[in-house]
Amino acid sequence: SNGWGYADHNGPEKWCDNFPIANGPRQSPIDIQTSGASYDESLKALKLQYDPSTSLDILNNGHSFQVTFADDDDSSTLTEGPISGKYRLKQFHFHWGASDDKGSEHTVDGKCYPAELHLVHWNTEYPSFGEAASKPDGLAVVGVFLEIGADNPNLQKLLDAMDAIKCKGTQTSFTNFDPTILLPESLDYWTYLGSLTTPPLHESVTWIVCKQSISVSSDQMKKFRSLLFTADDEEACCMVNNYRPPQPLKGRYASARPP
Ligand SMILES: C[C@@H](CNC(=O)c1ccc(S(N)(=O)=O)cc1)Cn1ccc2ccccc21
Ligand SMILES: [Zn+2]
Repeated sequence: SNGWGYADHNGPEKWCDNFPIANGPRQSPIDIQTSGASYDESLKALKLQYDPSTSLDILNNGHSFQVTFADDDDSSTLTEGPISGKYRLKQFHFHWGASDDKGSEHTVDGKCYPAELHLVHWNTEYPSFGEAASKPDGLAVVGVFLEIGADNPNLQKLLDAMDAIKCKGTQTSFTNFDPTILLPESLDYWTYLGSLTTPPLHESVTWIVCKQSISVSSDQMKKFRSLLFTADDEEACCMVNNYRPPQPLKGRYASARPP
């Protein structure tokens, strides 16, 4: 098929054919080497202010599932942290594995997590998400690791919506959802300059990866894996392993706020 994906014939090792930036100097994800992380006094605490009335719908886009937000005003924003100015929440989505031993995109000292949440924000310096998506300071993505543990009731609304978005291209209304409930207790983070982790792989992302994970149970992960990469008129292919492996650091390192 002509589109990119995560299979052997169209997966991360092949993306450079159509997107040569795949071998660029600031690609994501990376392995976060905690010993190499440096303290940066100038980093502030993250300020996330989300308005649940901006959540619109949940969509299976054939690569992941995403919840999309109204971004025509400053109702749901990210400020402070490592960024300057104001970024608006556009969507959040996840990446996960076929089993609990893999699935995250970032790793921490080589440790993989079963899944990773990405909250995608765009710089209001630019007129739209599409404009911002290709600018070096255009996007800020907050990453949260999911760790196998107790059932997480805050994921339940997402899991319950999955039956309605099983196939690629399906979507359903998803209103009054406050993504704050998906965040860990501590918003301590690592930050570095990187890229989108899927084509077009624009090097436009200030990454903000939370140090603390949230829990997900093995049973809840099975629900993620019940989604399909494929449309209802195609041979079913389970949506699993939709993650890009860590990319070369090329001289980069993560920074963190001093303790
Ligand atoms: C940027 C692409 C769409 N891709 C993304 O939005 C995206 C966001 C976050 C990640 S990750 N995994 O790094 O967090 C990866 C891809 C196409 N596109 C271009 C303009 C545009 C406008 C609206 C919608 C899509 C648009
Ligand atoms: Zn992502």
